[in-house]
Amino acid sequence: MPSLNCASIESNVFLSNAKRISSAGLPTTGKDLRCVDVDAEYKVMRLLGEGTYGKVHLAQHRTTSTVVALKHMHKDETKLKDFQREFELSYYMSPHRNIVITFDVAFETKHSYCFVQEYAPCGDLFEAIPPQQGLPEDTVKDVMMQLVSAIEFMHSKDIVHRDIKPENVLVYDEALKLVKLTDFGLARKGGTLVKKKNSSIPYTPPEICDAVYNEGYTSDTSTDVWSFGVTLYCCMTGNFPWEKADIDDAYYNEFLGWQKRKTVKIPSQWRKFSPRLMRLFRRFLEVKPERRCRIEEIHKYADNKWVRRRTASRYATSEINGDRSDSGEPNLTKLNMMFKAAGASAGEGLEEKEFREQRLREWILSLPEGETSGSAHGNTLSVPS
Ligand SMILES: Nc1ncnc2c1ncn2[C@@H]1O[C@H](COP(=O)(O)OP(=O)(O)OP(=O)(O)O)[C@@H](O)[C@H]1O
Repeated sequence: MPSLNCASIESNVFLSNAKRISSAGLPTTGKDLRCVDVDAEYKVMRLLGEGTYGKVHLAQHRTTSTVVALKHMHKDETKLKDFQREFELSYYMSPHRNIVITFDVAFETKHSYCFVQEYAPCGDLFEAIPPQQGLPEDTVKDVMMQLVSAIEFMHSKDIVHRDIKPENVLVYDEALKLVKLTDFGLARKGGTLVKKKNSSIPYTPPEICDAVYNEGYTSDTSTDVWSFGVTLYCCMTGNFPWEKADIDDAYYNEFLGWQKRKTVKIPSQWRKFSPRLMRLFRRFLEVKPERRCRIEEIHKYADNKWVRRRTASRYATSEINGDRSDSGEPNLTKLNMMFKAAGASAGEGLEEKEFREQRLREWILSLPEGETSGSAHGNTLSVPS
């Protein structure tokens, strides 16, 4: 095996001398990394995005002119085996129409490991969701069905994604007719013992929120079902349902009361949804993972209306204006979509409160002067204390 010590830069292109599929059904290429001088092989055009562990660049291969996305992971933050796992899983999942294609190309540079993916020209789903408004119902359904197909494919192979969120869904056209799931950095085989390393984010299921740092738990497809449910809520509303699925979170607690049938009162921010969609949320956002439904259950609800016709516009208006619902309840949690980004990973090493405050400060600093509280554009921010 070639040395992984990148003392000298080889100018020849990437690997690919290994057979594509090992006997275990996975590409072996990730183990045969070669050092590559990226600038010699690619014209790097711009930064596409940044995650916790590295950067994604748009680049053009100098020989073939193919435009690709280069995913770099810093060596000081990524173990080689983690890089290999992500590369291999991404490659293994590539045949599905709604999963980003990863090419059989991986290499290392002096400071990073890198693999090559197809370029998604329209950013990610997070950027496509109008804040505090959400996407039209038909568009949400279209996007969700594509995502479900990708997740079903993964689950059929007993792979758990473990990081389903709008930022990890790449967009290929403005109308969202083609979206693809990406970022298999946390993906594991079902039943793998994993440790809680990251802070909880709105997409984290309660059983993982409850775990303490470094506590072990078993990866399970039910995690993806919960995160998918939260993603669906975000797409429908342009808001998060809660900051964290923890009983200390007032918004989660209110939902829990309804979910556990302690009250029939639906929390105000959920009232724009039809009874059928609420039924779906009840099944996806089931607190006990062993009772949560499988992802394919969504097919039973695909032909139903998801938004109550009569109340839809009333809710949309009151949400945008940041006022109160008729019942006098505070309007929904305007956490905004400011947790964008790696969320969990971005918050790694920070206490929840510190992380939240840091994001809040960043958000306030990014506002135009004088716009530090609610406005007609819906920039109201209320973080439950
Ligand atoms: N193939 C691609 N085409 C276009 N943009 C991309 C592509 N891959 C990633 N991006 C952009 O870069 C961002 C970060 O990518 P990615 O999620 O893969 O990084 P990460 O380090 O794994 O992030 P995280 O911190 O969530 O684990 C994405 O949200 C997206 O906006």
